Amino acid sequence: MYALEICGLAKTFKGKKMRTVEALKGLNLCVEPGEVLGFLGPNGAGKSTTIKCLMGLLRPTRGSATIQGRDISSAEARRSVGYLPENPAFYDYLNAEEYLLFVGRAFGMAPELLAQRTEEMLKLLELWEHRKRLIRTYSKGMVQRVGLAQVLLHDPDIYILDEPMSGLDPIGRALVKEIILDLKKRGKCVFFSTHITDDVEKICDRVAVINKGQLLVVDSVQNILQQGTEGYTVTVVAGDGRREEVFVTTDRLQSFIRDAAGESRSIEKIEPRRKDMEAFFLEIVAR
Ligand SMILES: Nc1ncnc2c1ncn2[C@@H]1O[C@H](COP(=O)(O)OP(=O)(O)OP(=O)(O)O)[C@@H](O)[C@H]1O
Repeated sequence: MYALEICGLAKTFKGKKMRTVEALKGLNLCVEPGEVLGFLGPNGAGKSTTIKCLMGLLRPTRGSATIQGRDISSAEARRSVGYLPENPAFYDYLNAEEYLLFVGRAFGMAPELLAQRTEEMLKLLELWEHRKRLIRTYSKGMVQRVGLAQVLLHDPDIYILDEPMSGLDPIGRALVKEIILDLKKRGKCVFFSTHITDDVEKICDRVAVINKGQLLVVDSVQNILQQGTEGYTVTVVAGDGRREEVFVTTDRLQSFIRDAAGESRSIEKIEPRRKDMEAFFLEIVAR
């Protein structure tokens, strides 16, 4: 059973003067348990619209989605999801601790477990010292950390995160990557939107590229990076000990190795030279 299954999801907005915007044009996507899937797309591609439809904040024009086989609108399905909105805004007259307690109670967590998890999450997200301060005095990055803490609090199986690294400094970003990798290790499913290709390359199993409301590619990160092999950087050592780095295209590699052996030059290292995720993303969107 899929952790998350999206079937034919479409959303058309009616703007001023009856102008219509087709934000999503029939999206189909499945995410496995234990998988980290990056939902990658440029500004205005339809990432937030997809996530808002999944979370019931927007009513899709067509299509449906299920969480562990249950319709996403059901209470059961919602209980197994942790959701981080883009630009989270909380009850800012509460402090971080009060807010987490409020969220935990809404999920029906037992008081002892809730107190323990609240402390753990505040410490994990480095908010413990600031827990008694009103959220409205927090910086943007701190608010984002409260958002992440409330996502993790009830230890759901599925995480739907709208740009989880947004507004965070490099330390915060590294922490979020670590948290996502830890979730994966624990068999959780993480679906997160981003327009940062490096995040996808570092932490995702698969990537789904969306542009203008349509999925362009869904593939494993490993496949994409392997397909992008342009050739090899070969380190060759000559008889007199001189070292040289030579770029060799894939089709010439075998003959290069043969020739080097014939000329008594030894090969020290062969490293693939690859296009990175950013090059792939720019190419696919431009196409
Ligand atoms: N409430 C709305 N009314 C009209 N058009 C909308 C509305 N919300 C989104 N759109 C349009 O739908 C399209 C998709 O927007 P969406 O916010 O889903 O993109 P996104 O991929 O999340 O972008 P970003 O990376 O900038 O957050 C855009 O053309 C946007 O202008």
